[in-house]
Amino acid sequence: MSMLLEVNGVSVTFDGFRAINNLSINFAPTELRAIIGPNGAGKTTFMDIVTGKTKPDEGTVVWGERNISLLGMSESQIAREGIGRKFQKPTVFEAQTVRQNLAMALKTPRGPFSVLMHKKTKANGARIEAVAEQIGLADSLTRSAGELSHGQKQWLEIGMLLAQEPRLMLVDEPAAGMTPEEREKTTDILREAAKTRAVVVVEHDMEFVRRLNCKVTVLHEGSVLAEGSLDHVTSNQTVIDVYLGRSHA
Ligand SMILES: Nc1ncnc2c1ncn2[C@@H]1O[C@H](COP(=O)(O)OP(=O)(O)OP(=O)(O)O)[C@@H](O)[C@H]1O
Repeated sequence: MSMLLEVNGVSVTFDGFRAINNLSINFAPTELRAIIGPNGAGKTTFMDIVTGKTKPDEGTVVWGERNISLLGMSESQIAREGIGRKFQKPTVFEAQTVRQNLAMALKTPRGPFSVLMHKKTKANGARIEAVAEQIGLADSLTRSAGELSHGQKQWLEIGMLLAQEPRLMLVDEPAAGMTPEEREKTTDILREAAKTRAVVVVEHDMEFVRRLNCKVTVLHEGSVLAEGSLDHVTSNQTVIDVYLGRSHA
C-alpha cells in the first residue's frame, strides 16, 4: 500500500542537541497509530515537523499520492493539504454554541453565487449534524461550549478538526484529564475517524493506548525504538528499560 506520509532520515538539532535523530516513520492512508515514548523523546518535535512549525536539518517528509515534499511549505499550506493537529488543551470558543464552533471550523470554499450559497448552507447544516453525531454532541448543538465538560470540549475540538476533513489528524494526549467513561468514548471517536483517514495519537496513558488497539511506535532520543502491536513493543527490553520502568507506565 502506498503511504500517505513518509518521513525519512529526519534530524533536528536545537542548540547542538539532536531532538530528532535520523527519524523514519510512515503512515498509511487509513490507520490509527499511537506514538509513545519518555519525556523528551521527540514526540512534540515530530508533530512540529509534520505540521511545518519546525524545519528539519536533514531528511525528507513526503505527502500524498503525488509524493510532494512538505519541507518547503508553510504551516497554513500544510494545513490546507489536509494535515490537522489537536493540541492537548482544548481551544474551543467558549461563548459560542457547539453548532457555531463546528460551523466556524467547516471547510467552505468561497464562491460568489448566492444560489450555490443557499445549497451550501443546507449541506453545511447536515455536515455539522453528522460531525456532532460522530463526537457524541448531537444533543448539545445549542449549548454554549463553555458549559461542556472537559471531555466534551475535547470532543468538540476533535469535531472541529473532523469538520475540516483532514487526511491526517495529529492528536496530542486526548485522554488527559478525562473520566474513564470519557476515555472510552474518545477511543470510539478516534477509531471511527481512523476508518477514513490516518489518525496519530501521542499518548502517555498506557491503558488508553491499549484500548486504542492499534499499531504503536515507541520514540526514544529522537528515533523509532520499536514498532508494532502494544504487546510486541512492551515486551521489548529496551522499551521496558527506557520507558515502561518509569512513572508513565
Ligand atoms: N525549541 C527548542 N529549543 C531547544 N530544545 C528543544 C526545543 N524543542 C524541544 N527541545 C528539546 O528537544 C527534546 C525533544 O522534545 P519534545 O518536546 O519533542 O519531546 P516529547 O517527546 O514531546 O516530550 P514530552 O513527553 O515531555 O512532551 C527535549 O529534550 C527538549 O528539551
